[in-house]
Formats: sequence, structure tokens, C-alpha cells
Amino acid sequence: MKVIISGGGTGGHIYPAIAIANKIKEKNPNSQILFIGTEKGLESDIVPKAGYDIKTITVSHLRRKLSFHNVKSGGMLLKGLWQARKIIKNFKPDIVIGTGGFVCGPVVFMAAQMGIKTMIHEQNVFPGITNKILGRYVDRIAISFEEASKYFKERNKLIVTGNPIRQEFFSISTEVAKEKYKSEKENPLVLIVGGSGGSIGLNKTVTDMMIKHPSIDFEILLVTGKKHYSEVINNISQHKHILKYYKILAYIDDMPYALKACDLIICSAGAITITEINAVGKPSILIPKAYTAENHQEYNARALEKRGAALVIKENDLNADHLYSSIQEVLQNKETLKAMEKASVDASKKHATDSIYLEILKLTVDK
Ligand SMILES: CC(=O)N[C@H]1[C@@H](OP(=O)(O)OP(=O)(O)OC[C@H]2O[C@@H](n3ccc(=O)[nH]c3=O)[C@H](O)[C@@H]2O)O[C@H](CO)[C@@H](O)[C@@H]1O
Repeated sequence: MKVIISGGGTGGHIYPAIAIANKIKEKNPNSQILFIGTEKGLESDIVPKAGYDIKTITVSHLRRKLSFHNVKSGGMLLKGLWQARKIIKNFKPDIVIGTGGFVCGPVVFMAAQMGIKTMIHEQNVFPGITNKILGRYVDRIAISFEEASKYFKERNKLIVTGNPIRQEFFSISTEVAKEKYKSEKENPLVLIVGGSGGSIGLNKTVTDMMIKHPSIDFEILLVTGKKHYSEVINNISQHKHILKYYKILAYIDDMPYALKACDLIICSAGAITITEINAVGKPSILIPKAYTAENHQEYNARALEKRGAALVIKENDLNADHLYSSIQEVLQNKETLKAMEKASVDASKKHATDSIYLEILKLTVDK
């Protein structure tokens, strides 16, 4: 089987693509898989590390108002379509799969025009603009939440699969994970991460908390996002002694281990991170990013809060004292902690990758 997978920009579109690719390889070791992304997107770093080939094309997003940027974007879109066509023609895939982000627009659209089987996967309750448009042209629309179905007119193409995540989230043991990310004093480990790109607001709040509470009875691992790392390090340069309790990293490549090792995770409310949190059954404090399309992160976060698996803090209410007291509230009350862990496990959907693989088989066998 020959498969092209395209999705990019942020980890939330790339890691599901890798999870799908890994499943195809597991079931079908002779399959050939090619990724298409952009050079600027995180995919050009993450995909080769996961062991897959990637080709890049040029894309840009269209803005709602007519502007010079829009004219330029239109030109880039045409270029991207042409580049996508060339790659697809040479590779001759049996199926092309899009997992969201602007890059999969020209790739999946072009594949559909060339008569190749196509499928998209949407991670969120509120679909992204690219997927909403592509829904008209593809053969199958895999969604993660039943609620997303109302945003697609093409009812007969829909299938609810859940979010595909890397197999390691289900398979690695807590002992092995803790060996990698163990806390020096056996204190509880709190992982803080603002999605694949990091969060300026969350980084600032944690930095303020570090300075206000330099010695704590838990340990913090703050993942700043690659773009923001040096700023965070500069901001605490006068307070280096606090690094005894606070570790700071720019990015984590082995997130399954870090998530499995921690006792509590504080993060933005991207759909893939949430799926991963549930897979490892951890309690969380979710801080939805306020500017996301249709405010979809708050919706993700509230769904988990309703189940009792998470506390939610809105970005506007976030400050060092609030964050510190919320961490204490969860960690110091063992019953709360246990109840949140159980609710998190109960929210987990384990079969998304298998369901997507089945759909791929159906589409390619029908060919
Ligand atoms: C700002 C924004 O619009 N973000 C969206 C985006 O990106 P975003 O990348 O922020 O989304 P997610 O939080 O869902 O996923 C992040 C992914 O990156 C991984 N990771 C993160 C940090 C790190 O150091 N190492 C690492 O491996 C996580 O394990 C996860 O697999 O796509 C998601 C899925 O469509 C959406 O729900 C998010 O709302």
C-alpha cells in the first residue's frame, strides 16, 4: 500500500498523522508512506525523527479581507497545488490522508481532483477551516467527536473514530517513564506545557510563580515551546537557585514518557494533548488558549472538567497565586487526585487508530 499523509503547522496535526502512519506500518510492513508538509512547520523536524520521509510544498493561509497578503497567498496556493500534483504523480499513492493544518488543503484537494481516494481526520469539536472546505471533495471524513458532525454537510462520508495518538501512550510502564523523568526528591512531578508551540501567558505565570515560591514540595517541569525558551531563561536569570525545584526545557520529543511519569499535568487544551492525558489517566489543570478558532480549546477543556478529570482556569483568570493554589488543591487532596485519575482513564478512547486503519483498508480495497 502506498500512502501520502499531509498535516502540519502544529503538533496537534502532526502527531495524529504519525500515529496513523505507525499503524499502517505495523499492519502492513511493506507499505510505503510519504509525508507532505511545509519547511517552516514543526513537521519538517518531527516527521524525519519519527522515521518517515517528508517532501515540502509552499502554502499560506487566505485572510478574510482582500489585501496584498491575500493576493500573495493566492499565488502561493497555486504554486502549492502545482507542487502537490507533481509529488502525487511521482509517488502514485493508493490513498491520500489529511490531518489538518493549511498544508493538507492543496495536497488533499489535488489528490481528489486526480481521482485518488482521500480521507481527512478532524481532531476537534469545531473543525478547522481547511477540513471544512476539504469535506466537500474527499471520500471519507473521520471525526473525533460526535458533535463535530453538524459542521459537515456531507453526512454520508462521516465516521466517528476518536483521536489517533502514538501507541507508546498505552504501552510504556510508569516505572520506565519515571526512570527517565524522575523527581530528585521523590516529590510529585508537575508537567507544564502550552501545546506544541508553548504558551507565552502560561510561561510568564509559571515564571512569576517560581519567583514568588522558590521552594516548593513538588517539582515542576516547564516545557516552554522552542520559540520562547531563551526568553524564559532570561527572565529567571537572577533567580537561578530555583532551578532546584523547577526544570525548564524547550521541547520534549518523548512526551509519552514525560506524561506517564508526571503526577499532574498543567497545559493548554489542544485535542491531542487531552487525548494523551486520558490515555495515561492523569489529572490535569487545563488552561484553554483564548484566541483559538471558535474558542474550541475551552470546549475541549470543559468536556473534561464536566467528567471530573480536570480543573479549568481561563487565561484571563490565570496568575501565579491562582496557579499555585490550584496545584496544591489537587496534589494535597489524595482523594481528589484519585477521583480525577479515574475520571481521566474513563474518558479514554483507545481504538481510534484501528478505526482509521479500517477505513483506509475499506477505501483502498474498494478501489
Ligand atoms: C493553538 C492551537 O490552535 N492549537 C491547536 C493545535 O495544536 P497544538 O499542537 O497546540 O495541539 P495539541 O495540544 O492537541 O497537541 C500537541 C502535540 O504536541 C506534542 N508535544 C507538545 C509539546 C512538546 O514539547 N512535545 C510534544 O511532543 C503533544 O504530546 C501533542 O501530541 O491542534 C490541535 C488539534 O487539532 C488543536 O486542538 C489545538 O487547539
